[in-house]
Amino acid sequence: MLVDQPILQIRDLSVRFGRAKIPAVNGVSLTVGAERVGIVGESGSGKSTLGRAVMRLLPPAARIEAATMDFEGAPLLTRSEKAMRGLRGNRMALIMQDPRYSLNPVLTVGKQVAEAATLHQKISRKDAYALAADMLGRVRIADIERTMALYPHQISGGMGQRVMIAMMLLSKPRLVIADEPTSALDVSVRGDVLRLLDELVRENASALLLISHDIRMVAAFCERVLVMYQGRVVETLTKLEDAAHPYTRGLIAAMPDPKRPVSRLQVLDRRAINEAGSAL
Ligand SMILES: Nc1ncnc2c1ncn2[C@@H]1O[C@H](COP(=O)(O)OP(=O)(O)OP(=O)(O)O)[C@@H](O)[C@H]1O
Repeated sequence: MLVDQPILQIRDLSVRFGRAKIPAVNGVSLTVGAERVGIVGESGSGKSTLGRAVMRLLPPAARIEAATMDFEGAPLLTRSEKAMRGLRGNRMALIMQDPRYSLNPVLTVGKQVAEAATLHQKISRKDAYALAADMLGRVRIADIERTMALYPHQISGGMGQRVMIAMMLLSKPRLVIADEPTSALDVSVRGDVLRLLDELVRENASALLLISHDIRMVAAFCERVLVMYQGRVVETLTKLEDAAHPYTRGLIAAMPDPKRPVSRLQVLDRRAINEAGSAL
């Protein structure tokens, strides 16, 4: 469901690295309101580049061009680096596969969540720690006091994602880009992290872009799924059964369905995909 003004509006976005002939992202258009949108595709299809282009977190060799790339109604591409720094981790947030790279390695978990609290409201150090403890409780961290004293390398990936989400409960981002947020986690905690992400975006009426190669997981979680192939969106789906493009069907067949045992792993038929692609 779209709100009146879209949170993110992209028209004809292309990203090229150096002198590469084929753009990594090639003419992508996307409008996102307060909803969960999945972006799927095989490795190298341009999913992460798309997410990073929105955050303006690509290396200098990347050339980003777009007819429109607006966040909350204002263009992103013309903003200064300083303005972008003000947006990141604040109005827009990125969750990556290994949260330990996003957290500051020299600060304890407690200190960084408390620091996040002081960034968004004027409160004493003591109150910031109390608020940090509250937020860690909300993301269902069991042993809060002990966890607050640990450094990022001492916590598990699942706990790291919870800590990231706790910080976002404080900053209330309007746009959350989650790039393979559960692929490095134990199967047992994947569902928990997705549920917390869902709570976070619902509570703040934010937009979520969930990037993953796991089309089944994304389709189960998101209202809409964009399928990327060689930098382009080849299909947008609201349910997997509607998949018409052979590439999408290949992706579905390549992901084991937990409800149905697979006897043989399907291989993507490149020729059929390319023929369908040129007919688009
Ligand atoms: N920093 C970079 N410099 C040069 N080329 C890059 C860079 N980052 C990505 N690319 C290229 O852009 C294309 C898209 O890569 P991208 O990482 O966005 O794909 P992806 O779908 O996210 O893949 P994965 O699932 O493996 O993360 C690839 O061809 C990749 O080699």
